[in-house]
Amino acid sequence: MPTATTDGLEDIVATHSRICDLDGQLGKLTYYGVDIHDLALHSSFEETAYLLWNGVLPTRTQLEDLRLRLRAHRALPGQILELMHLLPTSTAPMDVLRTAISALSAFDGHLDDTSASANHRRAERLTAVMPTIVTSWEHIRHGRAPIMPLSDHDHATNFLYMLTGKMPDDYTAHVLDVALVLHADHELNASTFAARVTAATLADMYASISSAVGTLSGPLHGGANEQVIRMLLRIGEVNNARTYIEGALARKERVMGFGHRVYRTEDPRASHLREISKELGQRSGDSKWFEMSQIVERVVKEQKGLYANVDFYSASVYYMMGLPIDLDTPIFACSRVAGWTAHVLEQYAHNRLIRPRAEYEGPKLTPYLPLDERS
Ligand SMILES: CC(=O)SCCNC(=O)CCNC(=O)[C@H](O)C(C)(C)COP(=O)(O)OP(=O)(O)OC[C@H]1O[C@@H](n2cnc3c(N)ncnc32)[C@H](O)[C@@H]1OP(=O)(O)O
Ligand SMILES: O=C([O-])CC(=O)C(=O)O
Repeated sequence: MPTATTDGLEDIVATHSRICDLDGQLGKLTYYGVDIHDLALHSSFEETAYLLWNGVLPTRTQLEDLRLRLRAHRALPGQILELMHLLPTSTAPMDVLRTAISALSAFDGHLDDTSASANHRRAERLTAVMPTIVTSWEHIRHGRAPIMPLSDHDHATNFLYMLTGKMPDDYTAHVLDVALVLHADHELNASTFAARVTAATLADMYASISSAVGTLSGPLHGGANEQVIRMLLRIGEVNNARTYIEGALARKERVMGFGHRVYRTEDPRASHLREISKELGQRSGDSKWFEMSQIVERVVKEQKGLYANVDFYSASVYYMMGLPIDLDTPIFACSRVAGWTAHVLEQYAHNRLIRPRAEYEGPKLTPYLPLDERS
């Protein structure tokens, strides 16, 4: 029988994992033992994804092979594009992403092959194709033809090219690459847990990643980045920031981009994104969004003791890069898919159904009244 409950499963250790080590007191984060700071400074999204899927950093040849495989799987089946054309143009990009990933299972062709190597290939293919879904939707919803993926160039450059039709400058592509590295995994966060719960029923990779995308979309999780920039836009001017946030806190509103279930100190990823936000402001000659973010951060820290999470500074970074606001969370998904799929592979390799208990708080045994005797 159930023994104890913890709302939101706080601090409950629900599984074993070798992938991501997270120390919320010290603000330390590693993927297979490699520090997130080293990955942010020296790695690339492709290399980080390799690490998450294989448990070790790749050799030069292994990395080049992975890059080639990812490039080869960027294109979407024509039928998925047709399906996307049928959706109302008002459909939220995260809903389109979830729908397209779900539909991709129909084009797998070998769903009966549940071997580890087949699932590893699915992990790579889903990661390769998700930017194509997101950027194609941006064009389709505006009545334009999607831009076909590049057959060369890295993941971040290709994403920006497919979004804009132009080759990004090196710095912009580098910023997106770092952001993708920083978002790639985070232990048993809500969407990864959802993916693992789905995988633990032995549902397939597409079902698991569809669950994860749906879970990431909520504003208490990945959806917070979009809400952060909407808040900054409402604040409008640096001088309004303090009054706006004090008012929001007085009304007991949550300030998006702050707080975390695990961190009790600076999120190590936020440090990098803060620096990038500052640099983007300096480069553009308009530091307004960075300065506003700094004031928001200061007030929330002073009054609530809460730290910025990964969603806070990514919001101003993506905005200054000119990315459409409602693509913020899909971009998060395009990165986190590396972690989700790594966790799904790990779940399949050591599987047991995930099925906790609930402490019953409903009515005691109640007689069944026939319909015409009920008032
Ligand atoms: C990638 C990610 O998912 S990172 C998180 C992204 N989400 C956000 O940024 C949304 C804003 N943040 C939050 O809602 C929360 O901090 C969460 C959901 C991330 C974590 O929440 P929990 O660990 O469940 O903390 P919980 O919701 O119990 O809050 C504890 C207290 O802190 C307060 N609090 C937590 N976060 C915030 C916030 N962002 N703004 C204001 N108050 C907050 C709560 O109101 C609560 O106060 P109370 O005890 O006076 O009622
Ligand atoms: O870990 C969590 O609870 C939220 C998350 O996904 C992250 O911070 O990247």
